[in-house]
Amino acid sequence: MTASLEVLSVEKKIEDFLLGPINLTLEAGTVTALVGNNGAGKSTLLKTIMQLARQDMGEIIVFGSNTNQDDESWKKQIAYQPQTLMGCDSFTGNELKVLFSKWYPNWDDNWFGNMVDTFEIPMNKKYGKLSQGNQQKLLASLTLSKNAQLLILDEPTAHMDIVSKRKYTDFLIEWMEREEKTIFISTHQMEDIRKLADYLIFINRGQMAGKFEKDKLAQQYKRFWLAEDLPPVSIPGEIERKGLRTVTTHLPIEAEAYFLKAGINWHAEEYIGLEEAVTYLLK
Ligand SMILES: Nc1ncnc2c1ncn2[C@@H]1O[C@H](COP(=O)(O)OP(=O)(O)OP(=O)(O)O)[C@@H](O)[C@H]1O
Repeated sequence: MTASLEVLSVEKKIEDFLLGPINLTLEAGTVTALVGNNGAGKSTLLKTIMQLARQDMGEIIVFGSNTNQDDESWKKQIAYQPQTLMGCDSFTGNELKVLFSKWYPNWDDNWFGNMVDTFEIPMNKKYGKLSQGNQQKLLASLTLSKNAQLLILDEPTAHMDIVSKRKYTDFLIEWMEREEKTIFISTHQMEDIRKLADYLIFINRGQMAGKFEKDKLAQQYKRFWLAEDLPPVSIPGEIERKGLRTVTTHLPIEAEAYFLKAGINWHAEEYIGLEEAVTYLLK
């Protein structure tokens, strides 16, 4: 597989916040969700990838080009959606469309028209006067219509209503099916993760806290309901116990072996599912 993006030992200090060192690779044709609590460094990482904040250490490679150079043609291969669009408040949606379609050589006018019609965005209203949700929908339409190979999205559905979120996810799925596209999406929405992601990258206080295949993550944590009381010592991989007889582990095979050896019986066991696994990893 070819890499769309490589982040190699990247560090960035902003006042007392240190991001990194971050090492990650996004394979072409995959969707990776960037997950972390508020202030973990997700936006900072995405801005650093876009060179809106230049890293202090390390290298970022986009489709084989090092981003740390005067030639910024690598940016044409990325459609980046920040949380807010700065400096565009006085432009209407129609005016922004004209500007964006000139800047981006692969601009897809049909796709744009379809998105703004679906979202029912008032295109003659100035961007600054749109509701936050409509601003985000317009921004999403402008971003996807650039038709770039790599999509970098910073919490793209944070202000959207429930119906729009669903429509947007459908657009992303359709967009992924067109060619070998890659998506890196920072999100707090379980629905985005469940429906879109192949991989999850966790970030905690500026540090990478792990990369997981989504389908494997859902099968990694198991809860056991025991027929007798738990021992006072932790069992293998124990992450939580409730009462005296319910325990959750991230090492289910080792835990099972431990119970068998210790002669502890259990009457039920269950994988905890994706949402709870993500919550444990974010704690
Ligand atoms: N311009 C700045 N000046 C000072 N500190 C900053 C600046 N930008 C970000 N930070 C700090 O960097 C840290 C990471 O912020 P960042 O916005 O990257 O987090 P995040 O994971 O995107 O959070 P959220 O989920 O709340 O959007 C925070 O402690 C934040 O206060």
